[in-house]
Amino acid sequence: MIRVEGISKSFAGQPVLRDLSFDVPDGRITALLGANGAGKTSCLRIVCGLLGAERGQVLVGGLDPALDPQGVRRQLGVVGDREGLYERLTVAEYLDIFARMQGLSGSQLTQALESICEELELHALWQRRMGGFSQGERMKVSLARALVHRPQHLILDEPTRGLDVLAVRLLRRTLLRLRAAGTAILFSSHVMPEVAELSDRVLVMSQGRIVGRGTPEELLQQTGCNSLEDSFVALAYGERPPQAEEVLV
Ligand SMILES: Nc1ncnc2c1ncn2[C@@H]1O[C@H](COP(=O)(O)OP(=O)(O)OP(=O)(O)O)[C@@H](O)[C@H]1O
Repeated sequence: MIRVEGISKSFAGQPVLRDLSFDVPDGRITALLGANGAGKTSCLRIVCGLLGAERGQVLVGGLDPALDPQGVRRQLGVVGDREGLYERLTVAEYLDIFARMQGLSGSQLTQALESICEELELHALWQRRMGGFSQGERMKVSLARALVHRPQHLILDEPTRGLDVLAVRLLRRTLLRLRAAGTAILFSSHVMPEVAELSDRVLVMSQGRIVGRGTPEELLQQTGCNSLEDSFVALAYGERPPQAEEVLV
């Protein structure tokens, strides 16, 4: 489980995250839903230990990334907003390096590479250098890097950005399989249908605050809206949904 307790962060005196608290339970997919600039990436970077918070605490499987970054890295997979692929390496070379950095060696390493290649359908890419890879191919490799050490927690920052239908389907299948295996999954998005379809729980974020939380159905009930998009607008911007008598037919 990931626990975020009262984190705040400013850039150049401008508050970006204001007293955020939430849990990401094991075996559930939690979406961080927010408009551009709401603070999603900053929040995820703090959870991963890439950015420090001014106040509050993060615990990933009981470990604080600020105090035990190595311990957290072992049980966390991250698909970030920047891919960080090395264009001159083949997929096999690249994943081998990351798996070794996570402490895998010998038969464990071989097995981890074989299963990730299988699960993410990487056979055709395995011996290719990554320069010139399409967006979908790059996402597959990023996901493979995040998962090669079988982390208990997975964080994805806008994972479907720029992907075609098949790549989104592969990602969705992978997340559902990981959820069934008990992984705690947190992803950020501003794509409503994707959030409605994939997530067990939604955290609605606006201007650095959590302004709504619950299952997609609970958010509809709380706001009296018919769609997640209307619920999001109601929670984030205080706009009430149109009343029945106002809807033109
Ligand atoms: N390193 C930084 N220095 C200064 N300001 C920053 C920095 N990182 C983020 N910000 C600002 O913090 C605010 C929140 O940015 P963040 O990237 O966390 O939002 P987001 O919800 O992920 O947005 P998007 O959906 O557009 O990616 C923005 O106003 C952004 O300009």
